[in-house]
Amino acid sequence: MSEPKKALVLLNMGGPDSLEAVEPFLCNLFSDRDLIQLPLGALLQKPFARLISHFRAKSVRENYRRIGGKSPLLHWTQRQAEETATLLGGDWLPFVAMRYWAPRAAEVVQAIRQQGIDEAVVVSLYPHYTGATTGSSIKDFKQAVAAHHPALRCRYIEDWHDWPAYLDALADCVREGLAQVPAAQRNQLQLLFSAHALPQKFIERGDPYQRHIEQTVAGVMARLDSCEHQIGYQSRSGPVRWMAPDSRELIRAAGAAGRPLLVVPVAFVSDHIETLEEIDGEFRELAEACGVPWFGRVPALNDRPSFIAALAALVRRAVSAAV
Ligand SMILES: C=CC1=C(C)c2cc3[nH]c(cc4nc(cc5[nH]c(cc1n2)c(C)c5CCC(=O)O)C(CCC(=O)O)=C4C)c(C)c3C=C
Ligand SMILES: [Fe+2]
Ligand SMILES: [Fe+2]
Repeated sequence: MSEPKKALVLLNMGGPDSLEAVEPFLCNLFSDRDLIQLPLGALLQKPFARLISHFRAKSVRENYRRIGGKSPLLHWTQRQAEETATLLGGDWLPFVAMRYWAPRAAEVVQAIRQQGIDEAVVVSLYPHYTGATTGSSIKDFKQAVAAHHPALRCRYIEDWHDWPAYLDALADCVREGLAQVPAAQRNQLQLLFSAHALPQKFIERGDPYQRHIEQTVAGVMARLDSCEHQIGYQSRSGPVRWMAPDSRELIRAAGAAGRPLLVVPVAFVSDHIETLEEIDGEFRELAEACGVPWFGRVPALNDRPSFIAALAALVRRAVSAAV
């Protein structure tokens, strides 16, 4: 007799699937008080979110226009889900639930119920824990389960920043990037691990995000031949104190020192606007303008086989730990 079907659910942020979707996507994002607490309290969060997204949409649309008019996040997350489910075997069905754009958790949980599935492993695709990303996504998914399929038994995987197979896959990406560095630049090279910034108050309240990033970087560096490296934080987006150092400051410093730079996106497991537009576009332009002699970026994990194997092993471990 075959095993009952199980759902593999990957959680991610989501991104606009057209230029028209940018403003409503931003509005969903700014409405989330786990990500950002707009002034004037919970009651006015939504109207304030509408206002901010309206004004921010113009510049954000330009960024998405430069990477082809939409976010590639759904494409990569779906591939990750499908390929991981294939590795896990025939009784697993892949699902993707996004926090701020389609497919949203409510419709995904309803689809799981309609397939007659009552067991799921739910993986946050943010390896480094903060309430702003993983915390918010899991809360959203749990609410959808309570509303639409309360009998669904879920196991949640919410922190895997030091999972050895993930570190192996990320080290593979860095090796691939290192192979692109011209020989003449190699001994002066600096690796810049660039993670998404958080407002400093998330760290002060105890979110382990920064410690997780530092542990991931240490794990990757332990797998590589020695090379000078730094950690910077990118994508600040509002008038609060953000984690430091800012990746842009480190690029300027590399320019001043005449050092070539290879950027490693960390905290993102797929290409999205911050790899394709911010690093490949804005950071490269900044590096050229401030005299960095060579600038490159390491590929994102996307559907790299070693990363898919790492995800599958993570799910298997969760299932066997629960038996
Ligand atoms: C580890 C990943 C991420 C963290 C941490 C994170 C925190 C964070 N983000 C904002 C504000 C914005 N994020 C936006 C887009 C966006 N952010 C992430 C990842 C993390 N965010 C992703 C994957 C995406 C989607 C990218 C895509 O390709 O579509 C945006 C919208 C884009 C923009 O305006 O530049 C905003 C705004 C805050 C405030 C925050 C920490 C509290
Ligand atoms: Fe973000
Ligand atoms: Fe961002």
